[in-house]
Amino acid sequence: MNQVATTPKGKPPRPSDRRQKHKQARVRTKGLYFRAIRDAFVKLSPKYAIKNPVMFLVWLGTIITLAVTIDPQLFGPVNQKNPQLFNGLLTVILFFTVLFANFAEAVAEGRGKAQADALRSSKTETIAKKLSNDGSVTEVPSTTLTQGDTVYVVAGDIIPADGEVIMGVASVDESAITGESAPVLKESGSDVASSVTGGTRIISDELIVRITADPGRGFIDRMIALVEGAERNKTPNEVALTVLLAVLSLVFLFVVGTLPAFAYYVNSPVTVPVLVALLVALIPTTIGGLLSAIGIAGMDRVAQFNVIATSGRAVEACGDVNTLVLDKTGTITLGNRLAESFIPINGHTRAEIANVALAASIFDDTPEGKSIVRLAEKLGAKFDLDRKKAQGVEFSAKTRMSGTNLPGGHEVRKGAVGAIKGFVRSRNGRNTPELDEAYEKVSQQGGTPLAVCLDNEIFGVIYLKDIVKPGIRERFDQLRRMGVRTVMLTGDNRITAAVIAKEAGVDEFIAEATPEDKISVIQREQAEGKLVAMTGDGTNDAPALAQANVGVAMNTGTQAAKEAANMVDLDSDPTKLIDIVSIGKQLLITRGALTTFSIANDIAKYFAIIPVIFASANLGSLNIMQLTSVNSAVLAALIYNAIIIPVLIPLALKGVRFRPLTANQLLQRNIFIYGLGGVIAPFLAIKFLDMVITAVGLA
Ligand SMILES: Nc1ncnc2c1ncn2[C@@H]1O[C@H](COP(=O)(O)OP(=O)(O)OP(=O)(O)O)[C@@H](O)[C@H]1O
Ligand SMILES: [K+]
Ligand SMILES: [Mg+2]
Repeated sequence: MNQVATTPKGKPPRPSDRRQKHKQARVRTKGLYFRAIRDAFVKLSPKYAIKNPVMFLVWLGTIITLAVTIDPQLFGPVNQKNPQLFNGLLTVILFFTVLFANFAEAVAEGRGKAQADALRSSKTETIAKKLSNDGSVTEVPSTTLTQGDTVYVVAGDIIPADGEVIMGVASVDESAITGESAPVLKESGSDVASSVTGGTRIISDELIVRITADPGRGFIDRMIALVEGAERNKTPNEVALTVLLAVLSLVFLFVVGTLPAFAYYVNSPVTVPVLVALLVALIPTTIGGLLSAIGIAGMDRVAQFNVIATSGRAVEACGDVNTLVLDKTGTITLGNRLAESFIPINGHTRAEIANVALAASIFDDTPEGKSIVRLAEKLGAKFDLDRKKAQGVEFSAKTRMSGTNLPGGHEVRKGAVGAIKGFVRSRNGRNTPELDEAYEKVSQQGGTPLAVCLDNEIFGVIYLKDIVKPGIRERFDQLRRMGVRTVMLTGDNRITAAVIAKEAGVDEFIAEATPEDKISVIQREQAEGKLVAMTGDGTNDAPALAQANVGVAMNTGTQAAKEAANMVDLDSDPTKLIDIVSIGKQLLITRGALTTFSIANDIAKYFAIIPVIFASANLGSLNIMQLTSVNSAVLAALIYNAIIIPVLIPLALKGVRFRPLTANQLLQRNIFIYGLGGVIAPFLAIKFLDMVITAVGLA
C-alpha cells in the first residue's frame, strides 16, 4: 500500500457530491416522516411545549377554545348562532398549528436520529485483549476499559475504545465512522496517524493501543449524542431571538387584552374565542414554529458534509466568521509535496547531493522525507553505513530541519534554506550566492526549497514540488464577496509564500511562521473584534484551534487537536472549512429571512382582521378586503397562519438560496423579498380562504 497516499496531506480533495452520496446511503430516510408525525404528538407534552413560549401560548389558546366549544356560555352569555361550530373549528385549527410546529422540529431531528441508530448498531460490545504490566493478556469486555489501559488488537478485531497507537503499524477500516471504505494506515509516533477510534476494525497487522477514553465517553458515543440532538443547547442567537419573540407575544397579549374595553366602548363586543384567535394571528407563530428546525437543519447540513460539530453554537459562529486562517501545504496547495529534483551547487555533482540528501532522510518518516529517499535511490544513491550506528534527527516546525547524525561526529541536515544557513554558519561554513540563486529558482515556481548540507558544507537544494489546488481562487473570491478575509500561514519561506499567495488569491500571508505565530495571528484578529476560523491537524495546532472561534480538526489529527476544536472533519479535507463557513452564513440568513417574513405576515393579518371585528361600529369602511364576516375572516386568517408553517418547512430545512454577498447587501435583499412577500401573501391567502369558507357555508 502506498503510504504517502494515506496521509492527510496526500489525500486529494473529494468532490462534495461524492461525500453527499455515501452519507445518504448510510441514513435510512424511509420512515422518517412517519416517525416525525409520531414525535409531533409526543412534543405536545407540556414538558417540551414550554420550551417554545410562542407555541405554548397557542397551545393554551387551544385549551381555552376547546373549553368554549364544550360550554359556549363559559365566559358569559353569547348571542351567536351555532357558536359550537365556530369554536370547534377554531380549536382544530389551533391544535394543528401546534402540531405543525412540532412536526417541523421532528422532521429536522429525524435525519440525525436515523444516523444515531446507524452509529449505535456499529457499537457492538467486543472482547478486548488487555495487556498487564507484566505483558500478560487478559480478555475483558470493551466496556470495562478505562483511560490509560493498554490493549492489543490484531487483524480482524474491532478496536475496543478510542486510543493512541503506541506500537505497530496497521491498516484500519474506519467506514463505521467516516463511511469511507478505503483503509487508513495507523502507526505509532506519527503526529497525524496515531489516533484510533473505538468501533473501527483493524484489517491487517497488529497494534498496541493506549486507551484515551472512559466507557461511554468515546468518539462514537459523542457523535451519537450530537447527531441525535441530545446535547443540543440553543445557541446565544437563538436564545436572544426566542426571548424577543416571547416579549413580542407578551406585547400582543396586552394589546388583545385591552381590546374588549375598546370594543365595548364602540359597542362592538368581541367574544373570547375571537380574542384568542386574534392573539394567535398576531404573535410570531411562523418563526416560532420553525426556529428550532432551522438550527437543527444547519447542524445537519454540516453533518451532510461529513463534519461533526460539537454544538449548534459552532455552526452558527461560522456564519459570523470574518477571517479564515489557513495553512498553505495541503490546504491551499495539493500538499503531496514530493521531491522533484536535486539542484547541486558549489561545484558538487548531482550524485553527491543525492547521496547526502538520502543520508539526511533515511529516518525521516514525513511524506517529504520518503519522497526524497525515493528520488535519491532512483538516481542511484546508496546509504552504505550501518543504520544502527546512525541517529535520526526528527523534523520539527521550530527548527525547520531534519537529518541524521552519522558515526564519527558527522552531521547531515536538510531543511528550510534559512535554517540550514544558520546551521552551517554556526559551524564556520560559508554561504554562497549560488545557494540563493537555486533557492530563488525553486521558490519562484511556488515550490519548497530544502537546502542540504554535510557538516558545514552546503551541497545544493532539493526542489519539493507543490501546486495550488484547482478552483481555490474562485472560492477565495466567493469568500471575499461574503466579507470573509483569508490569511495564509506557512512555515515556508517568503518567496514561495508570496508566489502561492498571489496564485491562490489570499488577502494576506505570513511566511516563516512558527506554531506560536498561528496563535498570535488569531489573537491579533480577535483583538480587532473579528471572528476567526481555522483548520489544523497536529498536536501543535491544538492551542490555535482552541483559540479560534471556529476550529476544525482533521479526523486523522491527534486526539488533542480533536478535543480542542469545535468541529471534526471526518474526511480530513482542510478546504471544507470554506463550505462550513457558507453553511453557517446560510443558517443565519435563513433565520433572518423567515423572521422578517413571519413578522410582516402578522402585521398584515392584523390589518385584515381588525376592520372586520369592528365592522358593526360603523368602521366597516376600513374593511377594504371585503371579508364576509368576523367568523370567516378569523377562520381564514388562522388557517393561513397554520398552513404557512408546513409550507415553509422545506425552506427552513434546506435554507434560503445562498448568494455570496456581504451581510449588508443580503439584509437589504432579504428585507425586500421576505418583507414585501410577507405583507402581500397573507392578504391574498386570507381573501381566498374567506371566499372558500363562505362558499362551503362554514361561517
Ligand atoms: N521533512 C522535512 N525535513 C526538513 N525540513 C522540512 C521538512 N518538512 C518541511 N521542512 C521545512 O520546514 C518548513 C516548515 O514546514 P511545516 O510543515 O512546519 O510548515 P507549516 O508551518 O505547516 O506550513 P505549511 O503547512 O503551510 O507549509 C518547510 O517550509 C520546509 O522548508
Ligand atoms: K401568527
Ligand atoms: Mg503544515
